[in-house]
Amino acid sequence: METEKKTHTAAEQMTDRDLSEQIKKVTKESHVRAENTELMLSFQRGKVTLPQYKLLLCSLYEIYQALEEELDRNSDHPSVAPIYFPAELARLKSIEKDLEYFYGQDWREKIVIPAATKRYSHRLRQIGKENPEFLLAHAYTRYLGDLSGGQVLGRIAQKSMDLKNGDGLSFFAFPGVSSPNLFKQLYRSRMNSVELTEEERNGVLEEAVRAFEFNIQVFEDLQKMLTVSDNTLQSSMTQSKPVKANTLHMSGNGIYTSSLFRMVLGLFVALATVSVGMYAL
Ligand code: HEM
Repeated sequence: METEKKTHTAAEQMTDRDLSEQIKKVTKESHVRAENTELMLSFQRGKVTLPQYKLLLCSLYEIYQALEEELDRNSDHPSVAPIYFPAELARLKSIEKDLEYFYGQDWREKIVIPAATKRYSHRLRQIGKENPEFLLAHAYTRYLGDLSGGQVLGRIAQKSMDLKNGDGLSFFAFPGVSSPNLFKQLYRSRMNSVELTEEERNGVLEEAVRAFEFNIQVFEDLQKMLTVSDNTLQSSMTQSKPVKANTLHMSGNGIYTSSLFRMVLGLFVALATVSVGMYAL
């Protein structure tokens, strides 16, 4: 009984100390906030539009390029090696394929990288150089997210934008992962096997919250860009159409009316002068 109790307590302590549990706990609130950004709500409501999705892909390209380059460069680092699964998880090639589908072969010249996305990729490159153990927090946030809610979002995106044969949706497909749930279990156990000092562990947990924050800012920035361009388009449409038409119409008419009036008046004056002259004779 005593032994059972001891084992039980030890198991509980183990669970409490598990990085995978701790990271989930500290990012819980941030996850709710991320889910409730306008962009994510559009996805969940089946209302995601092509401009939203295309811009998101541009941002994801920048983010995964930085994340995967830094993971590759640090693949032998003791905090990275256990969670390094390029064959199963790497997203960059899939995103490139989707970008080519939507933007054409010259997609590299056409893509737009919003400011918040630049800040996120800058942070990834910085920690890749200075604190590679923090890459764990970013890899967790992105890849486990893609293997969780991301799978549902992929199916919704396909329906919302009426995409056929998986075109433009490679980002959501993980051909190297046969069971996302089993893979997530393996990933969590690998995370738990990473040896970290107390300070490093706290740093990783803080970085995970920051990773969610970066994502939230990327979504908000992206949505702002779309709203601004929508408003600009709308206001230029509501202004340019009537104003332009009006201006043209008015000035055209004005010019036409006044010149005709001047011609008639001139003719009248000329006739009057001739008549007066004739009368005088
Ligand atoms: C529409 C938006 C989203 C929905 C509906 C959604 C939904 C979910 C669901 C159902 C899970 C599984 C929870 C579990 O297995 O216990 C999950 C896990 C997760 N999500 Fe999301 N999610 C969304 C957005 C995001 C975003 C934007 C991120 C980060 C960028 C993210 C990161 C994660 C992570 C890291 C996990 C794994 C949690 C863990 O097991 O430790 N999610 N999500």
